[in-house]
Amino acid sequence: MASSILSDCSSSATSRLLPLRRALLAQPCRFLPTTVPAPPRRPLAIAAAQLPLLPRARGMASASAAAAAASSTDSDACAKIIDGKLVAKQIREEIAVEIAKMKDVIGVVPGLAVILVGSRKDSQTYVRNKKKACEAVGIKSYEVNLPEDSSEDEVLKHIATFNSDPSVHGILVQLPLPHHMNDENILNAVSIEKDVDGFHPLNIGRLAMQGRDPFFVPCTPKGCMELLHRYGVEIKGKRAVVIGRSNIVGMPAALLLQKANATVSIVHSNTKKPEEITRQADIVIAAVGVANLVRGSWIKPGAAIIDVGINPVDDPESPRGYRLVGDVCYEEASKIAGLITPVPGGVGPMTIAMLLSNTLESAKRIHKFK
Ligand SMILES: Nc1nc2c(c(=O)[nH]1)N[C@@H](CN(C=O)c1ccc(C(=O)N[C@@H](CCC(=O)O)C(=O)O)cc1)CN2
Repeated sequence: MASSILSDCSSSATSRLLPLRRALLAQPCRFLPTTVPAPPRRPLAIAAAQLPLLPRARGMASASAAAAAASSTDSDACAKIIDGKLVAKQIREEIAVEIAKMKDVIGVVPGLAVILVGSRKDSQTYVRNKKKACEAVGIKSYEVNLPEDSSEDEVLKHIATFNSDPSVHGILVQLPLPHHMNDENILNAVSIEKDVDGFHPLNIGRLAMQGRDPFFVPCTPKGCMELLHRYGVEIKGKRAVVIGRSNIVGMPAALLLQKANATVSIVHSNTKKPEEITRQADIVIAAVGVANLVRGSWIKPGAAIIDVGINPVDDPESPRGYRLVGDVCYEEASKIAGLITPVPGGVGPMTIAMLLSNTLESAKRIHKFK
C-alpha cells in the first residue's frame, strides 16, 4: 500500500527539521537534460578494491567540477542529474560484448538461476525484468517459482541443485522471503562462488576486511559506486554519509565507500541530529526507505546525492494510483546538490545491470577466462 506523504515533501516525519534555504529554493530549478553530456564509458569495475584505481571520467576531477559542467548553461543552482537508466544501458551493452567474446573463445555462456517464493507483484516484476535483461545480453536464465507456503527445505533443495549445476554461475533468491522462512539459513546455503547477490555472510566479512576482496559486491551498493565513478565523483579523502544500515544496501555501501578511502558516517534511527551529520557530507547515499526524509536543508551545497529509496506514494493522477519517490526530497535537494539521482531512473536500473555484471564475473572466474 502506498503511503500518503505529500508531493511537496512536507510529511509529518520531516516537519521537525530545519527551515529550508529559502533564498535557494525560491528559484524554480529548470532542468535541461539535452545540454548535459552522457557519462563517459569506461570498463566496469569488477572487484571493490579496484574501484579507486579506475580512471575517472574525462575532465571531471570532482563532484563540483561535474556540477559546474552541468550547470554551465543554466544560471539557477541546479544539480546535474545522474542518469542511472542511461548508465545501466551502457553497462548492459559492455556486458553483451564481453559475453559474445567469451562464447566465441571458450564456448561458454554465463547462467543465472533465480528463485522466487510467493506471489508479491513487485518481486514478480523484478524477476521478470532480470530474466529479460539476461536474455538481452546473452546470459542463460533459470527460474524456479515456488508457492508462498513452501517449506524452507524446498527452497534449500533447489539451491543445492543449482549449486552443483556447472551451467549455473550465479544463484539468487529474490527478497523479501515469506515471513515463515529464515533468510539467513537460505542465503547461507548459496555457494559463495555463485552468490551473485553478495549476501553470503562470508562475502560481507571479506568486504569489511582490509586487504581482502569479496567474491561479489552486492548489486545495489555496487551500482551506487559505479554511478559515482562514471560521473567522476572523487571519493578518496571525502566525507560520506550513508543513511540506513540494512544488510543489503546501507552497510555494504558504507564499507565500499570506506574501501574507496572516504571518511564514512552511518546515520540510522538512533542518530541524534541526522541533518547536521548529513550536511557535512560531500557524498550522501540514502537507503532508509522513508519517503522524502532528506530535505534540502540536510544537504551540503555541491554534494553528490545517491538516492536508493523507492517509496510508493498515493497519486490518483498516476495510472497505477501511486508514484515512486526516493528517500530524498528531490525538488529541494536538486537545488542545492551538485549531482543527484532521480527516482525512478537512478539507482534502481543499476541493480539489475550489476547483477548481470556479477554473473559474468562469476562465469569468467569459474572458467578462468580473462
Ligand atoms: N535477491 C534480491 N532481492 C532484492 C534485491 C536484490 O538486489 N536482490 N533488490 C530489491 C529489488 N530489486 C531487485 O531485485 C530491484 C528494485 C528496483 C529496481 C528498479 O529498476 N526500479 C526502478 C523503478 C521500478 C518501478 O517503476 O516499479 C527505478 O528505480 O527506476 C530494480 C530491481 C529488493 N529485493
